Amino acid sequence: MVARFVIGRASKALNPFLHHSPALSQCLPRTMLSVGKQSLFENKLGPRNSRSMVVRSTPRLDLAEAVSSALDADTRVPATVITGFLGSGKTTLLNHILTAQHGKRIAVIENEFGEVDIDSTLVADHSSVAEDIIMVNNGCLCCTVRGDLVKMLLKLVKEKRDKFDRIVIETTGLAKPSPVIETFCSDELVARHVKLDGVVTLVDCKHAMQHLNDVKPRWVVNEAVEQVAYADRIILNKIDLVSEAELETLAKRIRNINGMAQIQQAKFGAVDMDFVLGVGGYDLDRIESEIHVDSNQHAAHHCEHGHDHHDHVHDSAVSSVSIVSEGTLDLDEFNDWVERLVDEKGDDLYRMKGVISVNESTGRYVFQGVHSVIDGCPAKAWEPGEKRINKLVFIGRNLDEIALKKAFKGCLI
Ligand SMILES: Nc1nc2c(ncn2[C@@H]2O[C@H](COP(=O)(O)OP(=O)(O)OP(=O)(O)O)[C@@H](O)[C@H]2O)c(=O)[nH]1
Repeated sequence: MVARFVIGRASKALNPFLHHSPALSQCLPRTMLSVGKQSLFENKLGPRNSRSMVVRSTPRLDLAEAVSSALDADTRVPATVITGFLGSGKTTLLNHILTAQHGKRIAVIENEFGEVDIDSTLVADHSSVAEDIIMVNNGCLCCTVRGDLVKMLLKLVKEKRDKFDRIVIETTGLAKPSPVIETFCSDELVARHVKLDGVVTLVDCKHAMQHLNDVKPRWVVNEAVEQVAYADRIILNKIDLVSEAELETLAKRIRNINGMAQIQQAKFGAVDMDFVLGVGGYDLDRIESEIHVDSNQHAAHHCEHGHDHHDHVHDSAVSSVSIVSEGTLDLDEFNDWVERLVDEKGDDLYRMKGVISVNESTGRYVFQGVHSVIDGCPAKAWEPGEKRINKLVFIGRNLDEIALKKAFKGCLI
């Protein structure tokens, strides 16, 4: 069975995209879009329901080939979003990217908050590649001028596509990442030409704890927490300014907020290019390698005994919940659960990723989502005798750990 599902809420601005998503359909095998028998997904959540749930089928044997050819065919330009609090080292990282020997031509979208364009001068000065294209936007990409981001992306792909291989967007230190991420999904033209490769968050080790702990009035977002929560990669920068003990405490705090992202420590943003470019944070075929639990010890324990794992958080409304559990899930039950979850908690559910074993399938099923946009498809087959370990990670606000675990268990056969 080859299946893909997309869930959306009718009330969401993203919804029109869900029905005609070029971005999602491009990352799926073309064969999926041809035909097939109706599946349980479709029967339960198709036309009878206001949500869209798209499922197509094709013979199982073609799956690996179909997935790989579809991925090969993805010619969209990858875009990296660099975020992080004020002064955390975003421009420093950008300069590192522009001067590193990776052989890629990079178009940069700089987001300056205010009249004076300082960062682009700093960036341009450091750039050694003639083709680097720097575009500057005055204002905050995440709120007032989000439309500008769409315009800039489209201008780049329309007028200069042959001059660059990837796009890097540096947001302002006060930007919320979610509207920027949603731009890649919600604008059909952007989604057709550009794919979000990953969100890289810089953390200033010296000052981050203070910003993360900053108590905001109700309904006011703590940008520092959000920037960590949405990250695919986190760079603990400025490690030269803190002690080992401070670093350890901070890393733990960050891990509690986001148990999904890979973390690297750095001085002056000096990280391997592979860590920040080619992340594939939204690629379904990369999900299995992207899902982590805190330590091998925990993973082994939970794998052996089929318990769940939760990264406990007491001091932040934003946290991660990881579930690692052996077994097979009832597809129908699981689908119902995800639908309910998205319906009730979609706004609070920042990111989720999962590799699951479902009945009626000899292979893994992978899915990933941002709020109520969820994308999934079958993946690698389980080996004969291989333990079927389900791995799910949720990042969000006010996640109910007990309810999530209970609901998950309720889906196990
Ligand atoms: N000591 C130390 N300083 C650093 C490091 N990384 C960056 N800096 C310095 O920190 C300052 C801020 O760095 P930027 O790269 O401009 O930070 P930014 O996130 O782009 O700043 P905004 O655009 O204001 O949000 C600069 O003076 C950098 O040279 C580091 O690892 N250690």
